[in-house]
Amino acid sequence: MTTPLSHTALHDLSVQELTQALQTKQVSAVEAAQHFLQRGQAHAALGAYVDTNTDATLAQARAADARIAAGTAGALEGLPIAHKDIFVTRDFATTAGSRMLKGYRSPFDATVVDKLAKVGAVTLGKLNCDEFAMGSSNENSAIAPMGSDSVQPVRNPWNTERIPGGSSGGSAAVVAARLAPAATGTDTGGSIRQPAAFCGVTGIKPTYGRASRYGMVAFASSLDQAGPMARSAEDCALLLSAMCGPDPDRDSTSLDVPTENFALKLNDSIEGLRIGVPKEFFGEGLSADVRASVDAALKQYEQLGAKLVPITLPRTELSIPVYYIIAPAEASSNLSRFDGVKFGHRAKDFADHDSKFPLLDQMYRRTRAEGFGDEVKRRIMIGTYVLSHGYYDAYYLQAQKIRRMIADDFQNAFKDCDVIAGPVAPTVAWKIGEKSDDPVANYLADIFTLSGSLAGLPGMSIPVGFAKADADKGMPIGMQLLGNYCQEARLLNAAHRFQQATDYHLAKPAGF
Ligand SMILES: NC(=O)C[C@H](N)C(=O)O
Repeated sequence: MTTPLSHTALHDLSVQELTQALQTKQVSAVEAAQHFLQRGQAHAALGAYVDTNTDATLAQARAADARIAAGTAGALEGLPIAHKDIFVTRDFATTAGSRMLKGYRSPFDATVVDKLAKVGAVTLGKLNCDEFAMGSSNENSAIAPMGSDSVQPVRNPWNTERIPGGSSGGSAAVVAARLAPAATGTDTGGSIRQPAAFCGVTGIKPTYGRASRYGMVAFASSLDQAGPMARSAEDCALLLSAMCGPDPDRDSTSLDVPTENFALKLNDSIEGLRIGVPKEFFGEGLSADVRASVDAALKQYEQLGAKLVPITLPRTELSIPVYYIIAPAEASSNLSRFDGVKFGHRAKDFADHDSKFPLLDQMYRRTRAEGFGDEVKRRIMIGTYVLSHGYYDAYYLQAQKIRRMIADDFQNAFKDCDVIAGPVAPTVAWKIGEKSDDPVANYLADIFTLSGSLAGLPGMSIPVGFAKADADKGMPIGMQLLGNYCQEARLLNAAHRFQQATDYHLAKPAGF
């Protein structure tokens, strides 16, 4: 097959361009897959991939080429993508970043993986993440990345001394470093939006229930949502269209809303779009660089014809305690399945004849002590505590009530605006190790993403600039766009119009 595209250009193509090149046979799916697999290997030091399977990838690519040749190509036929290691996959190990699941093979593919495969996407491999998606820095993974014998953090392509964000850190890193044109992520309290912001890529968490959770290793089931991460809103729209849709038989919380072609409205005018700017998102603790870039982006929106409307989301601060009660409560329940009997790791030497516990209990205790990392144990303990008799009313029930009030605050705000805009995170990506001994510092960094998650709203992160201060120079900055339920098309439209007028999303980290 002749390949007019040079291979150096291949990884710079957008999803849209690469899909076009594949369909018009300028490049084959096998060539594209090989190219990205080689790049993954060449940049293994980023620590983003935790599993690859060249035979499986190339078999999928050959099947894609056959469908292109037969004229039966799907919408993303031959497009190489990578999946966060929280989605179960038949052809690749699934660990969710945990020792508990090390070496685990699922007998089936997650619905999201399956849906993307059905439109022709080819899986390059699995991407590192915080253990069970609990974290904001990707420092909580217990799995050694490909090409390394030891556990090490995923590195941010813009500065490899820095974290990529989390928990979908591997996903953001591969997209930024052009090791994959796009990747899947999941977002429970910001895990798509925050790493997207920290790595200068675009990500969208759809409305809770739009994408099926079937086959996503469960963390907090009332919050977990899947979404795409890519370089632009246009590319995210192409992926999201394939990922969403009702799945009533397998995910009872999936919304009965038909899937949409999210690319259709990308170019609509945003003249008159009312953008709500919550005053609580611009208070103390917001770095000057983030504030300046978000302010400049808002000005850009005004130039594009949008109107800025001051709004208030008065319970923003409460979203941290509320989330860090509800999410651990659900986690403590979800993670009870990891008992050494049904799934994953089982401790070898657990019998202690001096122990007061029965042998089966000893096995559970040892297995879970060995299998889970510190952050996961911390959350299981908090979750068990807040659900326990005597504390349930004081913590869990109160948190549920405030969660409803947070959702109501958004509905009040949406009376005056169409989308809400603000920072994704108070700062840019921090240095590896800087906050690793301080869980609360990590939790505080989620301040702007948690409320949208608790309300179940769709949210995006788009690149809007780079830090100028010496300490953080050159690190990407993201702006968050939040929409009302099922308004993903509107968010993507607003993001796309911004990206047509700016080039932050096109910037590429040096060395990639
Ligand atoms: N999973 C997420 O959405 C990330 C959030 N920082 C958490 O640790 O829960």
